[in-house]
Amino acid sequence: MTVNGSDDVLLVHGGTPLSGEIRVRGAKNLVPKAMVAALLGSGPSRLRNVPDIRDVRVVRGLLQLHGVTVRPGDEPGELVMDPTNVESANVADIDAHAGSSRIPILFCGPLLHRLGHAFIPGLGGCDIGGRPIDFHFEVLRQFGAKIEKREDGQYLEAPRRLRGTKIQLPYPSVGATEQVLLTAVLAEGVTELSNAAIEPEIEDLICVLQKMGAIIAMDTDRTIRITGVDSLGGYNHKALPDRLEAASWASAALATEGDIYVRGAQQRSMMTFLNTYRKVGGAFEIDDEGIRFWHPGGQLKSIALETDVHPGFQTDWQQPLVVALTQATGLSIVHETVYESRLGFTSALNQMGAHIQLYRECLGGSHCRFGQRNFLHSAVVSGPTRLQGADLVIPDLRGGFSYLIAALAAQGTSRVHGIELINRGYENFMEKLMELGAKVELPGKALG
Ligand SMILES: CC(=O)N[C@H]1[C@@H](OP(=O)(O)OP(=O)(O)OC[C@H]2O[C@@H](n3ccc(=O)[nH]c3=O)[C@H](O)[C@@H]2O)O[C@H](CO)[C@@H](O)[C@@H]1O
Ligand SMILES: C=C(OP(=O)(O)O)C(=O)O
Repeated sequence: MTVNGSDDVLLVHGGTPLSGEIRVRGAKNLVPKAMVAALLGSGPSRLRNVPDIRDVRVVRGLLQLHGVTVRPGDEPGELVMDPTNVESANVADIDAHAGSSRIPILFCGPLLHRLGHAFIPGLGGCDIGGRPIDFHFEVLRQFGAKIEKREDGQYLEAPRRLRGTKIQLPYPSVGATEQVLLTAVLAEGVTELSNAAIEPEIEDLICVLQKMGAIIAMDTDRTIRITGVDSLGGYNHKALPDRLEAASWASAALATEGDIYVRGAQQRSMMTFLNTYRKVGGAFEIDDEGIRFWHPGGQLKSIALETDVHPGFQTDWQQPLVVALTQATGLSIVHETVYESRLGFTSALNQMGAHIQLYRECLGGSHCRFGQRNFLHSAVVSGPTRLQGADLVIPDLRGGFSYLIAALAAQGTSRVHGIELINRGYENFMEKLMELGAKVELPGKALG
């Protein structure tokens, strides 16, 4: 497998505990959306704590294509985005961005407000389920948009100013909630959204929009009320840290019997993860600058785990933690309720020596949308098992990081193919691995 002409394989020599300090910056699931929000402003916006990951580069390219000037700010990780020339942009080559990430769908509202029309190429993102976008188009229609499906994407038009509306989401979708926010802020009148997603990244996006001049109220019952305004200004914002990346490193510390200080990790957005980590037998210590995660010695404990929307256990935490669960004593049960196909990555772990059995039934606490529908969305992990190095092909972002963790915890050498995918959401992961003492090499290249 090759990427950009270079061999996209990492050799991982396992069996060394990861130990040391790394830093996480702004969240992959907030930063690109805050960048899209800059399109709504009449003046420049400043976003700080921006990580150098592929999803950010994709949105940067899309913004520039739409006439937004994007340049680095004064401090490292700062972006300045000026949307003043959006109306006069000549948008060409948008097809080149097809399949790049899930973010292009969030351009709909801002472009409809600014230009009266929008073209959205096919989306990318992780292949962990069907990932339909029906809620997005349904809410845009409710705001008054006309949508036409074309061969290469979706064409949207707003014949007149979009109007606020009352929306009930069938499921608290993160993306659909963001779609509503980014559309309602400049729509005429009030929008009331019920059954909204309330992930910390959504709260941070609301903070960004409020800084721009939006009026948004969040109730405690998943209701968000947005009072549309006539115009918005730019913002100056420091992105919240990436709680998903932080949890990935925490799981790596546990699975490799290591000790990692994650600078930038924050307790508030990780409380559910921290409770679970403690139940498994992982240790952590929180200070003002970050969180130290380590394996305290002795046996890890098996648990029952169910993923859910916030404040439940985030689905993106699931895959890395499952690798640590292969080292816990007894039977752990994992019920994935957010994506129907997010457990496929476990077959490679079984090839490495893990004992993970998948089930179609909803195992654990509740019945979810996927029960009785032929989706292998529950797992029983029996441990502890000794993992052996293997040839692994990365299936998706978190699955890929999980394979790295498994390879690092295993005896012997693994060849991990497709590592370029990890750059989509993990900044400088190769440098971080080496800082933590991992024995990794790119065949034919000297690292470090
Ligand atoms: C870039 C980004 O922020 N990605 C995150 C975002 O993805 P994303 O915003 O795509 O995830 P959603 O919350 O929308 O999806 C949750 C569930 O709703 C379903 N659904 C969603 C939209 C729709 O129109 N129809 C529909 O049926 C999906 O198939 C899925 O089963 O939230 C997910 C859930 O926390 C995270 O795993 C992803 O990391
Ligand atoms: C599923 C994920 O991301 P995306 O929605 O960008 O595919 C993820 O970050 O694990």
